[in-house]
Amino acid sequence: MLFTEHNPALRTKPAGSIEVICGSMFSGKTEELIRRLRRAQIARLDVEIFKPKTDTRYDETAVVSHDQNSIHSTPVESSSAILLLGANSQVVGIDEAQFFDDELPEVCTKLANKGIRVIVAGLDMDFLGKPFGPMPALLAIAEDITKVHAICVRCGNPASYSYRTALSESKILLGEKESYEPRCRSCFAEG
Ligand SMILES: Nc1ncnc2c1ncn2[C@@H]1O[C@H](COP(=O)(O)OP(=O)(O)O)[C@@H](O)[C@H]1O
Ligand SMILES: Cc1cn([C@H]2C[C@H](O)[C@@H](COP(=O)(O)O)O2)c(=O)[nH]c1=O
Ligand SMILES: [Zn+2]
Repeated sequence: MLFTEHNPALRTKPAGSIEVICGSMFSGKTEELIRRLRRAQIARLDVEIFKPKTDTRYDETAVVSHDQNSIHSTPVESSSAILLLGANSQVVGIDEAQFFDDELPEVCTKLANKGIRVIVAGLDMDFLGKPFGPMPALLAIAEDITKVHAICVRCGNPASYSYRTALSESKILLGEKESYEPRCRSCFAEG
């Protein structure tokens, strides 16, 4: 009997999968997402990249890192649009996943089941340290999870939390260094 796991040449189906890149703000999620997507483009794979329409922080269309590294993307209003627009590609990238609706995990599952490599980046926790939007469900169904860390601006230890310095209490508040700082557990708890 021939086992395809030992002989990749015999595999006929593309292996779809879900990868999640998570962590605090400034931890390098977008950079890591862009790195993986660029490599897929170099491999001449058909790549589609999406972000929520509401995320206009650096650019209307591009996915942009805090260091101004960028890649073209399609802003969409809901996760159902990702299913429609991404279904014929080989690799789908999604940034700022925490802002999407609760259907995003189901959308990613459908795409992965079609053989598509789905790479999702997002904040695992909000400014209160609570799980953010569809991220916990995405982490549960992912084949591969990468948790990246920023540097705590208070003490220099690895940071997993996004501390909000702005006064707003609303869950969604777009911003960067003027409103947030990455902190380690202990500095986050000090408030
Ligand atoms: N406190 C910090 N810790 C780590 N990186 C920081 C910090 N402040 C600024 N940066 C910059 O942010 C970059 C990461 O940006 P980005 O990939 O957009 O992060 P994320 O998407 O996780 O918010 C780092 O490469 C670094 O240059
Ligand atoms: C913690 C937290 C963050 N946000 C916003 C702030 C930024 O616009 C994005 C995160 O971007 P990054 O690429 O991870 O730096 O999310 C928010 O709206 N609510 C929060 O609690
Ligand atoms: Zn600290």
